Amino acid sequence: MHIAVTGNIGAGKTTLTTMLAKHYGWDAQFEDVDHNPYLEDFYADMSKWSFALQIYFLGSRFRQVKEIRESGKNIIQDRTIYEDAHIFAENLNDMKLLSDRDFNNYVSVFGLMKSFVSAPDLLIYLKSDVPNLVKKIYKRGREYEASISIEYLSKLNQKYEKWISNYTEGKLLVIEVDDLDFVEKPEDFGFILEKIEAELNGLF
Ligand SMILES: Nc1ncnc2c1ncn2[C@@H]1O[C@H](COP(=O)(O)OP(=O)(O)O)[C@@H](O)[C@H]1O
Ligand SMILES: Nc1ncnc2c1ncn2[C@H]1C[C@H](O)[C@@H](COP(=O)(O)O)O1
Repeated sequence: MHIAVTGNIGAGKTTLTTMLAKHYGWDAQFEDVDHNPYLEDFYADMSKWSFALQIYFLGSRFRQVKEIRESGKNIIQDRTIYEDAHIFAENLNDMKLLSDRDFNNYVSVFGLMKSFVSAPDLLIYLKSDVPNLVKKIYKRGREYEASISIEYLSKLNQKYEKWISNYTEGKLLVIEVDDLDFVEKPEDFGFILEKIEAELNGLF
């Protein structure tokens, strides 16, 4: 079984992925953040590094897709390849931080990869508003993310809403996380587990 957790920067994907993997004994796949050779440079100069970063994330995410297909294990994945293309790359192009020429090149490579990608059995969308995202990004404290603007997060949130409202590839569970503290409150984590189990009824 393949479950994926999706959502904007700071929504709680890594935290929830870690907790679910531990709870169910699933293998977890995380984003390539700490050893990412472009991320810090990207936040310092988005226009200069956007194409290199997108190609890097695309390659790293495709490697995960391949592993999921080949492993036969129950896997929970922190963010999907769809988000790189439909949220981040598209938004950078909208904001003129990724040129049309580079974006078209990217879309053509993504199009080839997409035929090898299977949708997760369940996509869990962590929905959060911008002020709460800002608080959690601050709480996490990655220095290079201090430059993330409200405008950037808002535009990403708009892209997420549009993408999720058109998502038909598989089962979808939307969780509004702003009033939940699944880190400190076991009852909030329990609420999420109940929702997941209701969606996966029969697959467990
Ligand atoms: N529901 C929540 N309640 C309280 N703190 C949270 C919640 N979700 C995430 N956090 C905290 O917010 C920060 C960002 O979460 P993280 O899982 O890294 O987000 P993401 O992977 O979506 O970017 C972390 O410090 C985490 O402990
Ligand atoms: N495709 C991407 N383009 C730009 N930035 C990206 C992409 N995928 C992830 N990121 C960034 C956003 C955060 O700064 C880190 C980690 O993501 P997170 O949502 O905090 O797990 O990478």
